[in-house]
Amino acid sequence: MTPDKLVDILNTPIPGKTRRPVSIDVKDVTISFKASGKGVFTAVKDINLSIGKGEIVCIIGHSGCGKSTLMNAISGMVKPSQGEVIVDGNRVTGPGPDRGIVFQNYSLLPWLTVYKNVYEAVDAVMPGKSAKEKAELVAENLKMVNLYQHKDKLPGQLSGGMKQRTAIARAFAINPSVLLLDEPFGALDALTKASMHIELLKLWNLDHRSKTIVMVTHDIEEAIFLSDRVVVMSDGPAATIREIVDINLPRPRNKKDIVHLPEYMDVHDRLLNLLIKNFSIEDEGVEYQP
Ligand SMILES: Nc1ncnc2c1ncn2[C@@H]1O[C@H](COP(=O)(O)OP(=O)(O)OP(=O)(O)O)[C@@H](O)[C@H]1O
Repeated sequence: MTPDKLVDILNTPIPGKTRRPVSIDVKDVTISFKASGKGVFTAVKDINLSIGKGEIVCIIGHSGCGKSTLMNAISGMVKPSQGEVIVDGNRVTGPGPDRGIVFQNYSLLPWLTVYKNVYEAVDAVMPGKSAKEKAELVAENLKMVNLYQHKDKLPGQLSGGMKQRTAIARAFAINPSVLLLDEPFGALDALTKASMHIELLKLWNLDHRSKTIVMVTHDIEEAIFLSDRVVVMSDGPAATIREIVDINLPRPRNKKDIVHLPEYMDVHDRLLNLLIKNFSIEDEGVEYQP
């Protein structure tokens, strides 16, 4: 074998594997909950997933298959019944400031203003910073999500999208090495969603793409636009990883342009086929009845 051939082989990514230093290692994780009657309900089973430092990975799958459960195990909010999760070399035993989380249900403190919701998180994670530095950080992140003019409102006075943007500003402000996003843009309109994608990628670029981002989404286009890899889960109970799809589209990606690339169409097709069983309805013989 020629040296050139060997270099080619070494540079070829192995599907489902990563060549970067490992950031998140989910090892043989099974998560079961107490069922309402007797016994247990196993949500996810034997999950193995290695995510490289600075990788963006999206998790997709049908509703109820266990995406949030898996995310909660990485965040430390749920303890695996079997197996373990390692983040940056440390076994996860609970939530920590190294992992910023945005949930689908906002999780803002209702008695604190938008500003205070972000400030309190920054204060807790960065006690060494001066009050001025913390205030600047909060202002910068609220401006990023276009909420600075609403900073004195309470969560109860915000729309769903505004609440979600506050939660996003809070997660970005604490600048964690791992960002865990559970359907963070689900409540946003298409235009705001598109601008949040750009902000997310800007944040990632700002740190020389060293921040690891794991995101749950139902949106195939969003997953392709953002990800290095898309993890497709099988249906539950006892859901596993069905397939990991590599997204080998060049970066920076332009939303308008990438959709015309053959690689985009291939990967979109692959994900649709993995997720959707019926692409049309059988309507033969059905007649219109006024
Ligand atoms: N604390 C819990 N106790 C009992 N069952 C739970 C608990 N949390 C999750 N489950 C169950 O585990 C399964 C997976 O739930 P999970 O929320 O992880 O799904 P999901 O894929 O994130 O769903 P969605 O896309 O609808 O948000 C579901 O059947 C759910 O009812």
